[in-house]
Amino acid sequence: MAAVLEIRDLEVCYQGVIQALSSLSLRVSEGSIVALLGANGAGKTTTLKAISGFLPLENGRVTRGSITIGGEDVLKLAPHKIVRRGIFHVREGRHVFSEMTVEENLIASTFAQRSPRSRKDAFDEVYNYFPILSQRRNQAAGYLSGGEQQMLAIGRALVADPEMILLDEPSLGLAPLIVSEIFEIIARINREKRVSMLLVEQNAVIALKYASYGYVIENGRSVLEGPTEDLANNQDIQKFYLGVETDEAA
Ligand SMILES: Nc1ncnc2c1ncn2[C@@H]1O[C@H](COP(=O)(O)OP(=O)(O)OP(=O)(O)O)[C@@H](O)[C@H]1O
Repeated sequence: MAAVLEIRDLEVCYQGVIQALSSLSLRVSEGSIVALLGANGAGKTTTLKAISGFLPLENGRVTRGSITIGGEDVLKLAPHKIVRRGIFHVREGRHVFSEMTVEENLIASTFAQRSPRSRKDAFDEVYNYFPILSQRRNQAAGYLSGGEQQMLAIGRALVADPEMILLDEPSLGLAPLIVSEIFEIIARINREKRVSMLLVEQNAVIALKYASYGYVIENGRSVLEGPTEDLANNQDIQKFYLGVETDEAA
């Protein structure tokens, strides 16, 4: 399957000295969900920021390697151009505009739309995936529950009609039932709209359930990769990420 995204040998430094990625390579093929697993500080969020062009906002820089989207080198592109190339970054912590209503939050994403859809069609699609947002459309986003804010953050991505969504910790701080509900919708979006996903998750059980392929990142490089069925059976993954007592660990 053709690659939507390909990262080769990526090195990233913050403030010219802090090396966050040392040699990271990964690939997301069309229509797939790919998970990035790894301990705190491994470099997962940095990887997403490198793709979406956000690094310079934090005094970070790609110092080596390449990132291509659909074969095109995007390393020098500004974030708004990367969004227009079909890559939408749903950042950790949800980042909705809390003073604005749900619908105003959706309007704020229309600048990034790739296809000439009417606002109504775009918003109807969001409300079809997340009916609760339709009921809350005139409420300030700051008053939504954590799960509803996460839905809104993903809804804002949908308005842009992306080819790929970068999802940073969508389960963070949410109750298990809501996490399952949100992931079922993520899976539907992936299946029905063929939107690829690059998913950063601390919740490895969920990530391995919904992704088809995964990478484990340690100290800024990928140390293990494979289909998620294989990763779920790997003893190290079971021990460190799934909390399973393996024979070796017992
Ligand atoms: N804005 C920044 N300025 C300086 N160093 C940073 C910055 N952001 C991240 N780092 C450093 O880069 C490394 C990778 O961080 P990153 O946030 O990418 O890891 P992560 O795997 O996403 O971890 P977490 O799960 O805790 O979010 C860490 O050592 C971190 O301290």
